[in-house]
Amino acid sequence: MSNQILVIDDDQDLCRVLSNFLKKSNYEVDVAYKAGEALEYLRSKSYDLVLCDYKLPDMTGVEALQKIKVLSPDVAVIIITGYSDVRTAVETFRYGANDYVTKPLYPDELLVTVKETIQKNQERNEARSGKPAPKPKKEEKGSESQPKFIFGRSEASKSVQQYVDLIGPTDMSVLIIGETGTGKEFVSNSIHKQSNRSDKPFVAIDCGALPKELAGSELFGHMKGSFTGAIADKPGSFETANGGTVFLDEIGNLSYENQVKLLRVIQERKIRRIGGQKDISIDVRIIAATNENLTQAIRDGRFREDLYHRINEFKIDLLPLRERKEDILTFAELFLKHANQSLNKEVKGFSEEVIQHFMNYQWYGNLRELNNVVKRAVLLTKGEKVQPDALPDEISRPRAFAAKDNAEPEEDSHTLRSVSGEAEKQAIINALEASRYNKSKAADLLRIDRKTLYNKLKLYKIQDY
Ligand SMILES: Nc1ncnc2c1ncn2[C@@H]1O[C@H](COP(=O)(O)OP(=O)(O)OP(=O)(O)O)[C@@H](O)[C@H]1O
Repeated sequence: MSNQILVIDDDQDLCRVLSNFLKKSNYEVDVAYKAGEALEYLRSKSYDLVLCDYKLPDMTGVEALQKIKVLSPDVAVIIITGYSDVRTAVETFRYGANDYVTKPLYPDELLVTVKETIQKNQERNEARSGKPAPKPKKEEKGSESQPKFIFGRSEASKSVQQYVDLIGPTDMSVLIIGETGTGKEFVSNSIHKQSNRSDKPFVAIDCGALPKELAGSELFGHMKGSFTGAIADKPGSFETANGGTVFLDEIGNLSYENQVKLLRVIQERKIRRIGGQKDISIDVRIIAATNENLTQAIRDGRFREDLYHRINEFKIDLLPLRERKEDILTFAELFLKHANQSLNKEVKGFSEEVIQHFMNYQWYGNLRELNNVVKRAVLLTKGEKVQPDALPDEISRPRAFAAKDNAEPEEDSHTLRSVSGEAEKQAIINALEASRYNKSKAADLLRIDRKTLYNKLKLYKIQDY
């Protein structure tokens, strides 16, 4: 059966083009122009993927994402965003977005992202529901295929690799701290592979995407009839992962109640399903990740200190890419090879100028952003090397954007200047009406001289009665 996709965007032309294109590629597609409308679809039908614009008329991207995840916790979500919003759109990864694509959309690139996202999400969901992971394909000798993940070559990355080798074989709980897209899941998975649990499940749970109402059941399971919708007994992720590793991404988002239950799993190695009568023994290793400051969360009373110490037997800090610049080119080259493979291209490398731009850019979305930028650049490159014109302006013309950031905001209906202008215009009209269009009196009322009033009448195109 073909995969089901829901497109949410208020740009009707874009929706039509996207829908036609995805249908031609054998997907089944529904379209919603508002988040509210999309939620109606999600209530009645299940989807494999939601393609969601970051700026919707009736909700912010994060709000829409949270609501989507309540109705459909297992669905994959790709955010559609303009490049200028990438810096804020990366926030959505804390709430369970899987990837993003930037406007203007390119069909080939979109198709690769859609395919990869659906596949990766299916694998994750299957691991959570207890299906054995597919055996990795053996790489043929002499094949061009590239490793999917690597450690970088910066000193910081080498230390991370050493830590992984060192603590991998132990049973220690590990806390991984890093910004979005720094590779926390990859590191967590590497630790699991180094352990003697490697032939047992690795179950990744995105606590940021878990709706509060469902988190307990997802993690600890439930018994039939224990709440509306519990139509059958269901094991939680901890039971499914028994013997293996549970990766709790964005652990800071776990509710207080579930923090208490998690503490019990760690201390007593037992869980009880929601509505269940008996304890079930559990043996899992816990690896947690966060991109927020948990010590602050403890101070604010949002995170339990005892739990923090339990999950933090060993801490790994993943630096943002901008603080380990030696890694940028290594990863860019890896992503270039992946992009060549998936887009059927033969781009050989990057021009010197492009490398300079990569080095100077801030990469707030870290490796995820670098991967996406390289993929787009490979698609747009006709020659052997990627040139600056294949990069987003924000990266290739950083000065123009820095200048724009510092400049006065443009006049549109939302700027402060235009709002105060509107208020001034209205005050003048009121004064003119109050003085029965006697300009001297109106100027007196406004406490300005006649000449200024005439200038303002011209400026605001107020009719001269
Ligand atoms: N070591 C790596 N090698 C190659 N690609 C990587 C590596 N780490 C991360 N990536 C790329 O970055 C993307 C995000 O990685 P990952 O999900 O591990 O990061 P994360 O820190 O867990 O992100 P988030 O906080 O958003 O969940 C991956 O899909 C991959 O494209």
